[in-house]
Amino acid sequence: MATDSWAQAVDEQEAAAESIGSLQIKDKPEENGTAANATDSSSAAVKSEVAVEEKGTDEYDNDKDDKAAQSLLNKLIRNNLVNNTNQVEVLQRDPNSPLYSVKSFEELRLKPQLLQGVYGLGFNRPSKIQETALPMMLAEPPQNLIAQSQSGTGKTAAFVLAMLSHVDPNKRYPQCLCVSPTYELALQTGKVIELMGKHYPEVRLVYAIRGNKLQRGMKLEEQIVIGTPGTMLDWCGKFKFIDPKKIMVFVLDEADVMIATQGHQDQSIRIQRMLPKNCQMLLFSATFEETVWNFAQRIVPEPNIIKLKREEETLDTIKQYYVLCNSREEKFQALCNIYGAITIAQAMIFCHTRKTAGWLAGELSREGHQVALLSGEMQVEQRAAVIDRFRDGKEKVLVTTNVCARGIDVEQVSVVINFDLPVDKDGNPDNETYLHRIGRTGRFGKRGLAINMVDSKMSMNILNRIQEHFSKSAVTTHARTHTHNLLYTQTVASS
Ligand SMILES: Nc1ncnc2c1ncn2[C@@H]1O[C@H](COP(=O)(O)OP(=O)(O)OP(=O)(O)O)[C@@H](O)[C@H]1O
Repeated sequence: MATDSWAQAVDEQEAAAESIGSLQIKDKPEENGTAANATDSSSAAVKSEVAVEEKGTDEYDNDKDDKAAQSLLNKLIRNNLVNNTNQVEVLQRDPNSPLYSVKSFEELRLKPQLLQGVYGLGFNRPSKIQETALPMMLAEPPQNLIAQSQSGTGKTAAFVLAMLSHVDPNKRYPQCLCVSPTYELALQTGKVIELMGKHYPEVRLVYAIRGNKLQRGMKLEEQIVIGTPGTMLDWCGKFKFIDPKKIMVFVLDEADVMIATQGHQDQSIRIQRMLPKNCQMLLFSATFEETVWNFAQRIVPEPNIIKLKREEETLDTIKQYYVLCNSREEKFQALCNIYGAITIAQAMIFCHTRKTAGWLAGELSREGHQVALLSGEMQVEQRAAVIDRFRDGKEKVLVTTNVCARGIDVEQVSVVINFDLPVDKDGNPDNETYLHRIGRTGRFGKRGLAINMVDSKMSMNILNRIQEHFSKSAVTTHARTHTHNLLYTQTVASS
């Protein structure tokens, strides 16, 4: 986009922009359906997670490291499969055995009650990962599996279906264990088991989570146990509520989140050691970093491996500009000048600290703009409600910190504004976060626009270094930018 046409678009939009009367900052969103659905116990737990967050940080949002919260947010707001065009890569333990993949749930010869459950959830056909993973998981003899694909591609539904298919409802003892990294994630997965098994009431589920106290000496009769590693280990070892030797399927969900918590790895490995040799081991993860891989290999002997590669994030379709200003106030003024243009579609504005995000949202709203605010001091459910409203187009502009930079899919965003450029704790450019922020726009080949606000020599320097990084790394990472017209200067503040 040439400077002139962009500036013209700004002018036109400014002129056309209606003055918006109802101004709200959504720091205390009303509970919508999603949030209201959460159980009391889960909201209590969410609160405790927030308390930990507050201890760790005052101003800065460290949430990009909080994988469990991110994963939970995604689960709370997502009601669809993530659109995916990628190929499934399969590494088979026995390369000579034929590789099955199914295009329908009927082909899996599921029990009628389960098929009813699957269709009841609105699943018409298996997702990409399910096409390959389900036949492997349901094969006889059972095969071990490590599966990796991005969040929202149907992993949970796949292993839930496998567990429900494998249990013998006539046997009244635990046969499947599923370990989740946190209390809240265990509840979410449990909900999927309950929904999918709705027409199969003979199969019962119990939650091995803190607060669920059982009488000493009792033996569980439920066939499926879902829980967190610590409680699960206690129930198998110390309290013997579960006889681990009778377990046929062991699922480790969200392995990448799991290993982010110290101690969870050890607990999981200790549970795994109590299980019979022929127990089927299934491990799922959204990423496949080295640490996850090392963990996976310790837990899952002789695995089949399925990977669904994420589309390489590229900045090819995104126009990037910068706006020169002298102060924060000038940046704000510049933002107001272009506000009409950015609200043609939906925009996300990134700030470095919660304080700036709060200030900016307040100022924008005082100027008559309707914006939503999302930052890390909010409870997970509140954040989910804000994102939900934004995704539904109820708000056009979302002011946020890094809490939103990763992991959360809001497809329709076409403008990203870096009110503050992303830097790490030492003040160096955070290239990865830049890529993730900008990557929100221009998805699926759609054109996007990114505007970087520069207010000092220091921030200009940061921007130059980011530009340098992406120009250089283009050769090796394919995270390319338009080097020829990257970062066009447009001084809007003084106009
Ligand atoms: N075959 C299917 N057809 C339609 N929708 C599906 C199908 N499988 C799963 N879904 C839905 O897609 C969404 C994502 O699925 P699921 O939670 O299983 O993904 P996931 O890969 O486990 O994600 P995460 O890594 O966040 O746990 C859910 O809302 C789920 O109900």
